Amino acid sequence: MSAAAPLFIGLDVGTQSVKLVAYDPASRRIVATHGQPLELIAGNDGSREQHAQWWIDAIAACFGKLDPAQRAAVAAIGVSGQQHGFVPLDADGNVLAPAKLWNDTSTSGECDEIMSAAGGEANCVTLAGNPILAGYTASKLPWTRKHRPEVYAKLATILLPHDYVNFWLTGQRWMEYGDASGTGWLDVRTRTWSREMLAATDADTNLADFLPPLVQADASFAIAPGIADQLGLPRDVIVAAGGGDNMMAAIGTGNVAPGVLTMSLGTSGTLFACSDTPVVDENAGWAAFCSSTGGWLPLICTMNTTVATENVAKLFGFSSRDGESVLEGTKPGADGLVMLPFFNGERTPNLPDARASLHGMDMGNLTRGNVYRAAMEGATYALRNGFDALRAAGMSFDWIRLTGGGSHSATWRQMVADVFDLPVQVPEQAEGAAFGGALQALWAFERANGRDTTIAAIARDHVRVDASTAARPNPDAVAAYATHYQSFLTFLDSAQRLYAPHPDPAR
Ligand SMILES: Nc1ncnc2c1ncn2[C@@H]1O[C@H](COP(=O)(O)OP(=O)(O)O)[C@@H](O)[C@H]1O
Ligand SMILES: O=C(CO)[C@@H](O)[C@H](O)COP(=O)(O)O
Repeated sequence: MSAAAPLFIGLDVGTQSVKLVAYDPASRRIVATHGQPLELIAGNDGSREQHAQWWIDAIAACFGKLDPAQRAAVAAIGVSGQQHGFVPLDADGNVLAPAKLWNDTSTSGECDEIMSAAGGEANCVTLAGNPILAGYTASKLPWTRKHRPEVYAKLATILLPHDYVNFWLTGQRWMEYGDASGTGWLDVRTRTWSREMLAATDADTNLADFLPPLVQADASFAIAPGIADQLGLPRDVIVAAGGGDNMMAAIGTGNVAPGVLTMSLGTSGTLFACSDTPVVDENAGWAAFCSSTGGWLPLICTMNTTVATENVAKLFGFSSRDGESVLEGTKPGADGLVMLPFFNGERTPNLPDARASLHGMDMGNLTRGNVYRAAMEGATYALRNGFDALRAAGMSFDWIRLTGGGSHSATWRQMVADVFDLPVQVPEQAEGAAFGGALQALWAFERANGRDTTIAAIARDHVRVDASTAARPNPDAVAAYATHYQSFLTFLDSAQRLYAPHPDPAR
């Protein structure tokens, strides 16, 4: 390796783009950030797919934007990725089909079939900690068996998106616990595959044979020499275990000890806490996931966050990055407009067939600013609705750490503070998932070099919040939003009746 200060690379394979951050822990500076957009294949049946090769091409393009000295200084890489995607490989490691993603609702029938075979939703929670919700990896296997029999016939390994990137980087197949818990097959209490859930998914095959070994969060692997040469990196670069994007955003926002709540405003909206012990809700009010630090990560995920704001921005022909000027003059409550933002169907609440709607229009309030604001408010209320389940279980928080693309908007930051009535902090590194990848890479590097560092100590030393972007609840706005949130819940109630999913056959 070169004598320059070692750099730690975090990669985040998001839904809309791949992001790379290069972090110098000695100076505590991000020395480079690069992004590359991703396409999406969207079908009328709710399918949402990407080619795994697109992720690889985007990653290679991001590395290509680093200067040669930066590439020569890379010591370790940590990969974060959108959760739940299904990447089918044959025995030689060839990808057999486009990856069905976390927001693909075309397999909601298969979710019901698996839950029925497992004895119903409540029994899934007993067996593994989670029901099989729209988008979870498990449902994509029977769908593949039915709709892509030629893929099923050759299937040798199932990988998640970030696992596939790790496989490309190292030639090795593994999963870590955080992302593995989003398959629906991992018993999160014992951190072992649930034989019952695997059998309920496919009674004719031993699905465990398709799953790679599970590794600890501080594991490390050698980069494949050919890939190091292709990317212009040293051949002794190590690759960390990686993790699902929310697990990595937990690291990147310093959410590695109980008491912190992170919110990510990306394509999806997520809210999560971390715990040293398994946290399972018998009523399945949240996703009982594992973290990528050896612990657990109770999480709420909605499928339509910047999806909603982006759709409105596209309709009116502006970029969401210029959204602050469009919002000028608008007020909490969007002058009476209420949006249910379910453009993609929804997971929290479980309404995979739902669609978006706009309510409260009159002769004067239908402006682009109000509609854009209603989209932002609707996406925020949807998260607030999920948050109530965490609070009902007795979890309490003093702060929200905000990350993801939406955290760049000052209006959205203030809205989150007011809707949740909690102060908001934004870490200096707004790309929380990619930064988490860089910190996990640093952890793996330290461990590989015999140093007994913990991820909590690394996060404490390297995650810093940006005082200039903090937002505190404004009492007038808190009161106004409390009223508007009630309107949202009333409209949500009718949507729940209109789009109710299939009844649980076991109830
Ligand atoms: N200033 C901004 N105001 C509102 N939204 C923004 C702003 N900047 C970025 N975004 C939104 O963030 C999105 C990207 O978020 P990101 O967390 O990177 O998504 P993902 O990880 O799902 O690919 C953009 O598509 C855009 O909608
Ligand atoms: O499904 C979930 C969490 O369970 C999503 O949060 C995905 O992990 C996608 O993340 P983004 O692309 O929105 O970052």
